[in-house]
This record gives sequence, C-alpha cells and structure tokens, in this order.
Amino acid sequence: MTQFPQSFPATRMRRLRQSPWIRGLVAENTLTPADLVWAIFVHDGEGRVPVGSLPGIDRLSVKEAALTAKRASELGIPAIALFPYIGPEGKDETGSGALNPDGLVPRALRAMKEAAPEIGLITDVALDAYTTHGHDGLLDADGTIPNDATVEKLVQQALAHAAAGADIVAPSDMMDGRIGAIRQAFDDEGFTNMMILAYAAKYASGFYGPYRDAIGSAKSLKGDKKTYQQDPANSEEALREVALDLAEGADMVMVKPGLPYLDIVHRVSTTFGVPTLAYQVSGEYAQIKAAAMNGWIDGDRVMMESLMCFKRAGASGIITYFAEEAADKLG
Ligand SMILES: NCc1[nH]cc(CCC(=O)O)c1CC(=O)O
Ligand SMILES: [Mg+2]
Repeated sequence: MTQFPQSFPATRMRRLRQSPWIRGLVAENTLTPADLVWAIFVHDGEGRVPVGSLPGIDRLSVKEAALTAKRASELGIPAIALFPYIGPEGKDETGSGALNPDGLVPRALRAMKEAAPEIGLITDVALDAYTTHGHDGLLDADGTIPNDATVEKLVQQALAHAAAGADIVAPSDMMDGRIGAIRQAFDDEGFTNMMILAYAAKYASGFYGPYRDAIGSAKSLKGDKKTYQQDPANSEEALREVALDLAEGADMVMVKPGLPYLDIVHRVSTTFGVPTLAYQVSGEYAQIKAAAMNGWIDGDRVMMESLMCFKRAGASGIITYFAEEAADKLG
C-alpha cells in the first residue's frame, strides 16, 4: 500500500481541481469513441422500428444496419455488436434459425462488411432469439437446459457467423465448455484468426428486461436463466469462469451487466490482465433514459459519467446502447 505522508495545510487537494485545464491534465482515465462498442438490433423487415422500452433505440433493417456501420466509422467507433429480433414465425423449439448460414445475422454481417469493412463486427452466440421458449440453449421435456447438446448447436451458429464475415463471436449463453468447442471448430475449419469474446461472467439479472423485449423473447421466456447464468451474490465464481474461458481459448472476456458489477470488472481486469469488456445492458440504459425523460437527472451528464466509470474500473471497452450519442458528444 502506498504511503501518504501529506498533510494539511501544505497539501490542499483542491488546488488540482480549480480549473478545467488542470483537471484535464491530472485526469487518471480518459474516454474516447475508441472505447465504445455500439450495440444494435436488426430485424428482417423494412426501415427502423422503435423499441418501446429503449427510448432512442430502433430495430434496424439490414440496409439500415449497413448505414449504421458507416456511421460508426464516421464517429470513430471501432466495432458493432449485433443482436437479432426474430419474429414468432422464425422461432422453433430448437432454435434452428440460429444455424442458418443465410439467416438474418449472416445477411446483416455481409451488408455491413461491404458498407464499412474497417468496422469490427461482433455477433451474439446463443439461441434465445430463435427459440419459442426464449432460453439460450435447448430445453428438455423436464425443464432442464442440456449443456453438451446445446454446445453442439452453438458451435454451428458460431461457424455460420464466421463464414458470413464476423470478426468476433461472443458466446453469451453460459454453457460450460462452449469456448473450447468453438475454438476447436474454428481451428478445424481454418478460422484460425477468429476472435472469441467470452461472456465469461454473465449474471442472471433483472437488468436484461428491455433487451428481451427488443429481441422478441420477453413474452416467450419460460422460467428464468438461473441454472446457467451466475448468481449475483458471487464474485469468486466469476474469476473461475474467466479462468476457464481463457484456458479454452477466449481472446477477451466480458462482464455483464455493467455498472452494478464494476467490482467484478475490476477484479477480472487486475487478476488476469486480459482485455476485459463490460456490457452496459438494456436495463441500465433504460434507467438513465427514463430518469432523464422525467427531468430527474441530466441524461447526457449521467451517460458520460457512467461510461467513464467503466474505464476507471479497468474495462478495456464498453458495449453500450449509448455509443452513437456518446461518440457524438466526444467527437
Ligand atoms: N443471449 C442472450 C443475451 N445477450 C445479450 C443479452 C442482454 C443484453 C441487454 O440486456 O442489453 C442477453 C439476454 C439474456 O441473457 O437474457
Ligand atoms: Mg463458463
């Protein structure tokens, strides 16, 4: 522990806070558009469709997604994470739509790559958007989510994304062993340079509410995800999860949700020293927007403060629905 021999009045901490230039000079952390990953929703229809529980966020057609990739490039945002809205007609019991090499996500990937090849594209590997029951995996008759059978599906989904031009796949399902299985399949198929961002420490959280609305799984979700996502009471467990995913071949790890879990972000980044991303999830975005719309907080200020806090905690980057707004302000 550092020693602090200073004492008042020789030391006055307020000297370094007296004007913007000195505050800027001594700032310990910075936030730039390069820290942001823009989370977007894509749909199979035309144009943009607002998501009621995420004010300012629309589901985007493939065409709009391509324009968004160009916009990201203009704003200096390095990467986009895309999440599909799949209507009832595209869902089934086993989530077979997730494996379709010409499905919505592969088509969006191709269009976005063509529009802005300089932007990194990150896909969500999980079955929840595609299953009638809304779980990230398969669902057995007795209500269990079978681990190993689910992993086989996820491998196929990840391969479809890689073939369509994804730069990073991000398995968000929390099955055991899926990172190793995906890495093995990538190596077998020649996708040696595919990056894997593991949602290593993902908690069973109430903060995902608006997202499930956005991808069309809110109404269909049977039960909860507590048998595969982590218990919010635990942090040692998060370190074990991260260690396993790194050993299995993850290049980067993610902690999710974000703000309420900054202690986990900090512990992971200091313990492992690997790129650690944090996901400012839908419920966090919605809280800030709702309070701002009521005039209870200054929305812009709280947006920027929340993003800076991720950096201070040790995040290498932040997946956020605020990416466009924040990058615009920072630009
Ligand atoms: N594969 C599921 C997935 N991927 C990203 C989110 C949540 C993101 C958010 O709330 O913004 C979820 C939701 C869940 O686990 O139920
Ligand atoms: Mg795990």
